[in-house]
Amino acid sequence: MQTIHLTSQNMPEWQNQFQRQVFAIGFFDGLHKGHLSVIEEAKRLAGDCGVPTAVMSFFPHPKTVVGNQQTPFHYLIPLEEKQAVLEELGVDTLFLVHFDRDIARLTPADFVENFLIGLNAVHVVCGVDFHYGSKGSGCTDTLKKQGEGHFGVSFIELMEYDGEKISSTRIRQALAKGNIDVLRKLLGKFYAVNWCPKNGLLPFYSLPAPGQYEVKLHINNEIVVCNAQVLNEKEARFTHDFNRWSNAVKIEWIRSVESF
Ligand SMILES: Cc1cc2nc3c(=O)[nH]c(=O)nc-3n(C[C@H](O)[C@H](O)[C@H](O)COP(=O)(O)O)c2cc1C
Ligand SMILES: Nc1ncnc2c1ncn2[C@@H]1O[C@H](COP(=O)(O)OP(=O)(O)OP(=O)(O)O)[C@@H](O)[C@H]1O
Repeated sequence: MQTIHLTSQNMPEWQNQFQRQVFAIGFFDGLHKGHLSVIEEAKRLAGDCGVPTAVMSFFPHPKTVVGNQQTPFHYLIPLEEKQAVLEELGVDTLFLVHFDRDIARLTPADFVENFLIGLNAVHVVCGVDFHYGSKGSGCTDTLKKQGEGHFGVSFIELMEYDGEKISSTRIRQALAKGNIDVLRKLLGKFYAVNWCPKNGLLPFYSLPAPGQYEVKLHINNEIVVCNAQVLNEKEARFTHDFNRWSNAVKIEWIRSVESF
């Protein structure tokens, strides 16, 4: 999978450089089950048309650029993990739009013209709640109209768990409450972070709320189950000593435990 870093400045150079491709579009933090349904549909359509699958995502998160930026934003996964998962899913190209104030100011029509038609989108897939363009004023209706004569659109019904939409925000809220059980339902797998024995939690991951948890450590090719005590947003202690290990350790969060 190739990653193309787009900015409002370099965009003109990338226009008309690509063959027809199907896009899945959105931020996709955490790549939960709802996100996967969008990307899988894009892949299926791309396969039918015999063209590559592209994902268009943004960085940093729009909420860190526009609006109230007083509270820190808790990302679920860093870019490298997003890339690794998308590659595994068989995505051909990740277009990563550097989200800044210039991009935030683009009208929905300008965004579609430059970033979707300009990159030769033949079809665009997103959830029914997708918004884009200045103040998030573009929606599925405008996307359909603005793409007419250029690309088709598919809007994916929102995947729910327990009667509520699966979303990155819901995952962040569950993490903040230490509600590990629901995370697995939303993600379709255990919630995981990467941890460096020397420096602790790697950037762009978030720990669950302070408390005690059972965790699965992936150290090299070995799996060790132990307990973790989360002390605060950055610090945690583990009952298994992996400090001699120099590489990052993947930590899966299995369940809350009373105490240890
Ligand atoms: C060109 C463009 C401009 C945007 N401007 C704003 C904005 O002014 N305010 C805002 O809250 N979100 C803005 N967004 C963010 C979108 O509302 C939305 O969060 C983003 O496209 C990711 O979509 P998703 O959250 O459905 O994945 C903009 C997005 C795009 C693509
Ligand atoms: N539960 C869902 N079912 C189907 N599609 C979804 C679901 N959640 C998000 N999408 C779609 O996936 C793409 C990426 O969405 P986005 O990054 O906004 O996810 P989100 O989980 O809703 O995030 P947030 O909670 O931060 O708004 C968008 O096209 C969005 O419409």
